[in-house]
Amino acid sequence: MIRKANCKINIGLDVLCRREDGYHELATVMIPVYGLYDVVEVEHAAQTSFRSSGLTVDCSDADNLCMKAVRLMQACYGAGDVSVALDKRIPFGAGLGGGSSDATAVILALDELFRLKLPERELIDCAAALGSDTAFFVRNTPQLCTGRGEVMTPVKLDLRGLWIAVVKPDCGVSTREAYAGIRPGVPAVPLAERIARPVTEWQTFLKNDFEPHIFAAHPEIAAAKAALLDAGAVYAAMSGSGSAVFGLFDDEEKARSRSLTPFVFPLQ
Ligand SMILES: C[C@@](CO)(OP(=O)(O)O)[C@H](O)COP(=O)(O)OP(=O)(O)OC[C@H]1O[C@@H](n2ccc(N)nc2=O)[C@H](O)[C@@H]1O
Ligand SMILES: Nc1ncnc2c1ncn2[C@@H]1O[C@H](COP(=O)(O)OP(=O)(O)O)[C@@H](O)[C@H]1O
Repeated sequence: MIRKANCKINIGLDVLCRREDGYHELATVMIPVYGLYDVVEVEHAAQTSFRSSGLTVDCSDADNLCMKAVRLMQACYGAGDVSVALDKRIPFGAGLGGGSSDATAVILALDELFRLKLPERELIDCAAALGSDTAFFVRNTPQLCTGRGEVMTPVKLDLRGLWIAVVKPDCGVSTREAYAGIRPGVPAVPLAERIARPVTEWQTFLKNDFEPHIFAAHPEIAAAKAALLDAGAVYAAMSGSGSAVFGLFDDEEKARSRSLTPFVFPLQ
């Protein structure tokens, strides 16, 4: 069985407070970007195995989130042995949630291969055991994500007709590093209200709380965002903890601006 594991972007990201368990409470809207994806192939096998192609992920095969997902499904639901082949295309250390998407793709594949028919609640809990933005990919539609990121409320966003350009500067940012430098705070107007404003007003009313300290440490990320705005983006921001930035454009040509080397896709 072959699954496309697409990436996500964060539109607005408020880090509200640090919790006793070391995680942070946040409010962020995540949307899927279907055009940029990894390919995950999962098949029944005599022995569990993993191989990968494409980008080389900076961790061992045993630590790959695909394998963590297999072990979890075997331990919790008695799923059998499988071979997993990952074709890695989504840049990592980018805030695009590629590893999380791969993990959830494997969970969904095993649910189907072993006819587990797990209810959505259980799939979400299972995914959330492997990360904070893994649960999002169970739904894979625009969601307001709260808690540590795993509590989801569907959001109505009509982004049809817009194009997205995703730019990945050469540097990477680890999620842990990004949270370590954060200064949490509760905004006067909740994100759920601000996101309802027209896209043309998002640049004024939305923020990503990781940007100030990550931009200070990595000026090339700030420059990439500025280039997207210069190219005519109606809205541009860093995605999650970075280092990828994205711009939303009302025109494909602007999104493909020569000063950038972006991945460009229509939004559905
Ligand atoms: C920042 C966000 C925004 O969507 O995504 P990315 O930009 O990494 O894709 C998420 O909060 C990342 O989620 P995820 O990448 O799944 O993080 P996890 O593996 O659960 O946690 C990695 C580390 O980040 C910190 N962490 C994560 C989530 C959270 N709400 N508070 C935290 O403090 C913790 O130090 C944790 O040990
Ligand atoms: N299948 C995978 N794809 C990407 N990263 C993975 C994967 N499995 C484990 N990882 C680890 O998770 C880290 C974060 O990856 P990823 O989720 O792609 O980035 P981000 O947190 O920036 O969205 C990687 O640097 C890597 O060490």
